[in-house]
Amino acid sequence: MDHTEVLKPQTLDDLIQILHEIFDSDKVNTEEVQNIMESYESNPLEWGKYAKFDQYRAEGNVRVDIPSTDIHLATLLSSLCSVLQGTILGPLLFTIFINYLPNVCKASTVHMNADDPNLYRQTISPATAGRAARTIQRYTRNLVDEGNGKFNLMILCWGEGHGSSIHDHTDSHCFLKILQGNLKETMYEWPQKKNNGEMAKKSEGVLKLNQCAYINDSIGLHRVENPSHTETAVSLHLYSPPFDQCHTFDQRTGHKNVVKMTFWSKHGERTPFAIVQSQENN
Ligand SMILES: N[C@@H](CS(=O)O)C(=O)O
Ligand SMILES: [Fe+2]
Repeated sequence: MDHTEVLKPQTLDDLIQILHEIFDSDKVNTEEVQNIMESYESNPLEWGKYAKFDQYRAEGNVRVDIPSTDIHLATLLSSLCSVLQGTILGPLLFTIFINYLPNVCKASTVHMNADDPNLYRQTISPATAGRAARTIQRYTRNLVDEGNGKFNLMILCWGEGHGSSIHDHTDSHCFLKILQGNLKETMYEWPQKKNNGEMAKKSEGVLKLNQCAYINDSIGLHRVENPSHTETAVSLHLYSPPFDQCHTFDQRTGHKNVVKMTFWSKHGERTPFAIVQSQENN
C-alpha cells in the first residue's frame, strides 16, 4: 500500500484499520502517522464508550489553600494517592481524610462546601495547585486497541486541572491527539547527570481540538495538563512499541523514578481491581 497521500479516516474504526495497515510494514513514517491521526475528526459518539473518567472527580468537596511551606499537608496528600484510585475503600478513606483534613492542616486553610459537587483547589502558587490536583485525582488511561502487538492505542481522560508528572516514553514513539478540550504540553530537557537543580524547560504550548503532537525520548521529556478549571479533556494516544512503565522526574532536582502504568479500562470495560495491582499513573 502506498502511504504517500494522507488518507482521511472517516471514523475511529477506520482510523484503527489504517493504523494497523501502516504498522504492519517494517518501516513506519512518523509524520504520516501524525498526519493521519490529525485528519480524523473527533466524534464523541465513536469514542465515548472508551472515555471513562475517574469518578472521584465529582465526589470531592474541598478547597485547600496550601502555602508552599506546609510540608505536613504535602506529605499527607502523597500518602493518600496510593489508596484512592480504583479501590473499593476509596470513597470511605477519602471521606475520613476530608473530615480530618482541617485538624491536621497547620499552615493551610480548608474550605468545605457540602452541597457543592465540585472540587475546588486554591493555593498560593500554580505549581503547588498542580501538584495537589495530581496527587488527589488522576487522569485515566483507557485501552482502545492493541495494534497486533505493534502499538497501543488508548484514550486518556483528564478532569479539570489534571496533569501528568514530567516523564519519558521508554524509547517508544508517542502520538497525542486532542479529542475534546485542550491540553497544555510543557517540554523539558533531560536532566544533566551532575546537575541537581531545576529541570530546564524547552517550550510550552496548548494543543487544540483534533491537533496531533509527536514526542520521543530523543526530542525530550514532557508534562501534559488540562489547564481548564471548568472543562474536562480527552486525548487519543498511540505508543509504538507498547510499554507499561516509564520514568517520572522531579522538576526541582531532576531525580527520576520508575513508574508502572496501568489501564483504568480496556476495550470499554472497567479493569477489575483484583487484576490491577497498582493504579499509579505517571
Ligand atoms: N504519556 C502519558 C500521557 S501524557 O502525559 O503524554 C501516559 O501514557 O500516561
Ligand atoms: Fe507522555
